[in-house]
Order: sequence, then C-alpha cells, then structure tokens
Amino acid sequence: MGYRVAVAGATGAVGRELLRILAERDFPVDEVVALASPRSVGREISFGEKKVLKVQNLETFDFTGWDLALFSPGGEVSAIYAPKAAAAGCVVIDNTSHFRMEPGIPLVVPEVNAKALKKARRGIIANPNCSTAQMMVALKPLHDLFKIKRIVVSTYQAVSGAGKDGMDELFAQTKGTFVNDPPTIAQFTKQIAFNVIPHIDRFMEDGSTKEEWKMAVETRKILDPDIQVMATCVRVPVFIGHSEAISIECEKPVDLKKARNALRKALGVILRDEREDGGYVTPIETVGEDATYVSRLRIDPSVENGLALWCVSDNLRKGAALNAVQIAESLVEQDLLKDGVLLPPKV
Ligand SMILES: NC(=O)C1=CN([C@@H]2O[C@H](COP(=O)(O)OP(=O)(O)OC[C@H]3O[C@@H](n4cnc5c(N)ncnc54)[C@H](OP(=O)(O)O)[C@@H]3O)[C@@H](O)[C@H]2O)C=CC1
Ligand SMILES: N[C@@H](CC(=O)OP(=O)(O)O)C(=O)O
Repeated sequence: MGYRVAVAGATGAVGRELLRILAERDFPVDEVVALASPRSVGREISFGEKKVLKVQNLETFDFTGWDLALFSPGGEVSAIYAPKAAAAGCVVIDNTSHFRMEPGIPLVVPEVNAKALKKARRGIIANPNCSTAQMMVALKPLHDLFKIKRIVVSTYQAVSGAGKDGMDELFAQTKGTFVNDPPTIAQFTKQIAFNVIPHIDRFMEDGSTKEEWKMAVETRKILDPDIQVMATCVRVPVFIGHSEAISIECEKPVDLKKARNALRKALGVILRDEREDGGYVTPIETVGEDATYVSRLRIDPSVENGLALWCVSDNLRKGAALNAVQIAESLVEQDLLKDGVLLPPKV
C-alpha cells in the first residue's frame, strides 16, 4: 500500500531535494502533489526519472484524503497551513523552525530519538535545524559512551541554508567580482563571496543569534535536557554542505579508541580520520550524500574529559529533506502513519 504525499515548498532548495529523495528511496507513494506559492502555480517540476508534476497553490489546496505532507515553505507559511493540513487528517512533517519547541510536537532525528514520534499529539512533527541535525547524529554515540555535559561548536554554514536565493547571491557576487561589478547584497548582511559572516538568523537580546539559540534548545530537546551548548554560527561562501568544529566536555573519562569504534558503528555516521594530508572530509565531498562525516577526532587537553571533532554533512539532505523522509519512513516502520494515531490539532 502507498501513501498520498504532498510536498509544500516544492520549488525551493529543500522542496526539490524532498522530491528527489522520496523518489530515490522508493518511499511508498500512490500519488504526489507539489505545492508552492501562487507565483509558481502551473510550473513543472520533476519527480523521479519519469514523472513531471504541475505545481499547485498551497493556499487553496484541500488536504482532505492526503496521508502525509512534507512542509518547507518558510516558518510563517507553515504556521498557517501545517495546522490546517493536520486538521484535515494529514500528518505533517515540518522543516521550518516554527513548531520545533512546542509541547506535543516531537523534534526528531531518527538515528537519535525515533521513539519520540510516538508522543506526537497534534498531527505535526518537526524536523530540526540543519546544523543541529548533523551534530546530533555525530554526538549521539559519544553521548551514549561518555555522557556529554557541554558542547562548544563553531559552524561553517553553506549559503544553501538561506534557500535558492542565497545560492544565487553567492553565484552572482562571485561572477561579478571577476568583471568588477559591485556586489548586490540582499540575502546576507554583507558580501558573502570571498568572505565569512558571523551572523545567521536574527539577533537575540543576549547577543547570540537565533541560529545559535536553536542549536542549544534543539540539542536539549533531542539528545538530553541537561547539556549546555555554546554555538557560534557563521555563513561561509560554500554552496552546499555545513561544517562544524565541535568540542565536547563529558562526565566520564573519554577514550579515543572507544570513541572511534562507536562512531564506526553508528547509524548515519562515516568516520574518515586518517591524520594525514586529505584524510578528512570537506563540504564539497558531502554534496548529494546521506551520511554525516566525522574527521579530526582528538582529545581536547584543555578540559577534563574533553574531545574535539570536525563534522560535515549535506545541509539540504541530512539537515533537511533526508531527515524529513527518514521521519516518514520511521512513522511507517512504527505503524504510526494511520488515522487516529497522530491526533489532529484543534484549529
Ligand atoms: N535550506 C536549508 O538548509 C534548510 C531549510 N529549512 C527550512 O525550510 C524552509 C524552506 O527553505 P528553502 O527550501 O531553503 O527555501 P527556498 O527559498 O529555496 O524555498 C522556499 C519555498 O517556499 C515556497 N513559499 C514561499 N512563500 C510561500 C507561500 N506564501 N505559500 C506557499 N509556498 C511558499 C516557495 O515557493 P515559490 O517558489 O512559489 O516562491 C519555495 O517553494 C525554511 O523555512 C527553512 O527554515 C530547514 C532546515 C534546513
Ligand atoms: N538557518 C539555516 C537553515 C534554516 O533555515 O534553518 P531553520 O529551519 O532552523 O530556520 C541556515 O541558514 O543554514
């Protein structure tokens, strides 16, 4: 038996990847519909090798009779239409930050906390922030071994994290530099080509950014409510692939050999750590890949029970679309994708 699946935000960077991954992984679909803004109605986009979908309007779409909706149309749009879809009996997996911290809405990285799906009460499941998702995959096996108390992380985030317009801006500025065009700055606060910007999402009162705040609160919701997180999130001129330099401080003594063995066995992780030229993974090597790559694993001698690592993944896949499809697969595996199990919210 297959499912009727809607993809909202289908013309965007994440939406296109969602369609690609549903087809690639042979998710059991009977029917797929692509939804976006009124601007895109009638546009054609591919689903798999053979099918072409005509984009429909999310604003007027009736979700009655649809089993599953994968949303990535931006937080403000999800805020309106995800509850409507859920109220029509369609289970929503939302990629935006809008519902992540709400009670009764599981925030899930399947390799880490798939069981939380059973606690869904409102017909909506949240997909984590891209930087958080890959960090959770890399740290779960280490947390199981050594019990992490504190994480210090610096991110190097690709422009595709800011959607298709972010990618266009890096491309235009890079090209423009070679013909002496002054850079047009719209998606980022400063020139991104040949530069790095220590600012992602809006500023909070304490001087951190919302991206940094999300990494802290989402880690606590997914992995362990007692972990402290200090994040610095930086945009870099890379098209796809988020990188992270992570230092952890643990309760128990760390053992490098045990850490390596656990990472080798962990679901979703590939350890590539050869301590020689090129024996580590860079973002461009992760494009189109599903794994979260860990390199540069070493003891951090500056704290008790400290360990440092480098972690890289395709932000549009594990950071967004792949994780969403894995959630859908996990719902199917756990027999949760049926009427009455994920109760629709009252709207
Ligand atoms: N990029 C990433 O790494 C990650 C992104 N996300 C989240 O996913 C969401 C989308 O990101 P991304 O794909 O990168 O963004 P894009 O800008 O590339 O795409 C946005 C999508 O949303 C659609 N959309 C915009 N406004 C409306 C509307 N009023 N009604 C219906 N559809 C609308 C757009 O349709 P149209 O083409 O018609 O304008 C487009 O399909 C964001 O909320 C982001 O937070 C989450 C994790 C990671
Ligand atoms: N903020 C992330 C992508 C994203 O949209 O995250 P969120 O869904 O948490 O707003 C980035 O720019 O790389």
